[in-house]
This record gives sequence, C-alpha cells and structure tokens, in this order.
Amino acid sequence: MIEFKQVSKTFRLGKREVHAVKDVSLKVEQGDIYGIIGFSGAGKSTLLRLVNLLERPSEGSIEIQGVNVTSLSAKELRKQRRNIGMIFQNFNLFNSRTVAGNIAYPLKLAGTPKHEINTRVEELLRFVGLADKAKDYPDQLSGGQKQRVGIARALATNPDILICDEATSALDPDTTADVLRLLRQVNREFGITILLITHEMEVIQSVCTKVAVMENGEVIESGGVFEVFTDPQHATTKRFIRSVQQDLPSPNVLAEWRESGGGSLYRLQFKGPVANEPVLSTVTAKHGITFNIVYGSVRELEERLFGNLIVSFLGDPADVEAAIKEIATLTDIEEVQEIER
Ligand SMILES: Nc1ncnc2c1ncn2[C@@H]1O[C@H](COP(=O)(O)OP(=O)(O)OP(=O)(O)O)[C@@H](O)[C@H]1O
Repeated sequence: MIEFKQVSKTFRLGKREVHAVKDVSLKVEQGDIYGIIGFSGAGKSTLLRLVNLLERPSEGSIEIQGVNVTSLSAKELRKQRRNIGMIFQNFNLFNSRTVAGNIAYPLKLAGTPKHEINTRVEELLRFVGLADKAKDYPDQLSGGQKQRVGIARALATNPDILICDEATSALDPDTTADVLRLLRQVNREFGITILLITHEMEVIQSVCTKVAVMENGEVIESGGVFEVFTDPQHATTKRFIRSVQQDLPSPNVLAEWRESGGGSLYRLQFKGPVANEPVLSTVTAKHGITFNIVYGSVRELEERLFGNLIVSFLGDPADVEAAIKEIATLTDIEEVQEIER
C-alpha cells in the first residue's frame, strides 16, 4: 500500500546537513492503522511530508499502491494527493467557512457537481456525529468537534489513505478517546488505511495495529503493536512503553517491601491465551510452595490479553527454584532487580 524503500531526506542549512530521515524501509499494508512514534525531532513529520508528496526524498523511493510517487509529474501528483486525506494537530479549518463549507471545500476543488456535494456533506456530517452543526463556524466548536470536521473533510473525496499528524495532541484524554474511536470506525467501515504520527504511546496502544519507533531519523524498531509492546528490543521503545504501562510498583513501595524482609520478586509476563491459564497456581501447587501477588496488571492489546504480575514465592528454596524453572518453560519470568524507573 505505502512502501518506503531505503528512504533518506537530508536538508542543507548553509554548510550544515540535517539528516531528518535516514535509510527508512517500511511497509504499510492495506487496512493497517500504522503508528509512527518518536520524540521531538525524530523525523516523523518529515516522513509524513514525504508520503504526502510535499517533500521529495534525497535517496530511495516511496511507492503508494504500487506507483513510485517520487517520479510523478505535477499533474499526476495532484491526482495522487486526492487519494490521501489528512488531518492535523491544529485542525487547519477555514474559520470564515461554516462546518458544511469546510467539508465541501475539497469537493469543490475537485469540480464535484453541487447537488452531489450537498448529499456527500450531509452523509459525512452524520457519520462524524455533527449533523446539527452544519451551519456553525469552527470558532463555535470544541476541539474534539473541530477534529471531527477535519476528519469529515479528509474523507470527502473518498481517499484510500488517511494521514494523521499528531491529530489528538491538542485534545484532552476523553476527547482523544472519542476521536480515536472515530478513526477506528473510519478504518473498519471504509477500509481506509491510516498512517499516523504521535509522541504519545497511548495513541499507539489504543488504536494502532502496527508501530514503528523513530529516533534520530531512523526506524529503530517496528512490527505488530502486540509484539512490540510485549517484547520491546530497544531502550527508547521500552521508555515509551513504560510511559503507559505501570509494570512495576513505585520505587518507594519496592524499597518498603525489601526493608520489611520481603523475599525476591519475580516478574511474569503472560501473552495471549496463556494469560487465561492458571499457570502460577498449578505449578506452585505441584512443587508444594505458595506465592504472593505483590503487583499486577492485565491489559488488552489488539484484542489479545497481556498480563504482568510481580510475585514472591514462599517455600523451600529448592522447590521455589524448581517451580521457577518450570514456569519459565510456560511463560516469561525474570527476577526484578531494578528499583529505579
Ligand atoms: N525544512 C527543514 N529544513 C531543515 N531542517 C529540517 C526541516 N524540516 C525538518 N528539519 C529537521 O529535521 C529533523 C527532524 O524533524 P521532524 O520535524 O521531521 O521531526 P519530528 O519527529 O516530526 O519532530 P516534532 O515531533 O517536534 O514535530 C529535525 O532536526 C528538524 O530540525
């Protein structure tokens, strides 16, 4: 659907070169909600501008639906752009036009007949839940409503791809959740492929199917959201995941536990169906030991369960060791060493 092939983008600032994107190869499949996450300056916006055809790569190529867009003529580019809807952090609505006028704008540009525009605008207003706001102006709307107008406008020309540039960064958590739900609906009902950039792991966790983590212009890790969340490889990815996942008690609680003579703590991770199985109780009972759950969380990612438990084992040390060995054959287990977060 969208394929980056060894794409680099270098900006020249006088004698200085800024390598905004370095050798990025990524494949966004049809129907994906693909999230690109990274800290400020990682190269996310530049990558979007390359898909959006606002920048040309210094090296490599980008294919959209099998077409190498790096070699298109100006006319072909305009046509291709109509197939890509875009929403923005600051909504980018025309304040002088009504809600209906904003949504109609891209259709007017495309030369759509007036009666068709009216029907389409009504349909889109209903879809985004703003049927009663057609005649309002953007200034009269909340942030979440403005972004709904942005989404309706982006969908007006029936694009195959929707690009979201930090689309929820200016919204509060509840409104963010509403807008993300709407994006999921756009993806499911219309089969639109979504490519989004964000610096918030919550967004990736709640809506994306795939994720790429960027740092210093490079993609340092990518894959299915469940896989990346449950088995992150890179320190930066782990940092992002920690921002949404309370997977350890606070340092104070851990210190208190150790000071009160609490034994070694182990972290168990359960992924997918095994999360439902009583691994701990079965194995500890078999070895004649007991366990204490000190901390725990179970979350759902991409409709799969992912559990994280911090436990201590009580019993004869040899039995505890044997039980831990057996648990390790069934799921991930490691001793909790660190107190620092
Ligand atoms: N037009 C430009 N000219 C020169 N340098 C640029 C240009 N656009 C981006 N850069 C540089 O490229 C690097 C990547 O910037 P980019 O905006 O893509 O990062 P980002 O991950 O989107 O960051 P943010 O989240 O802050 O928007 C930065 O060092 C930035 O200063």
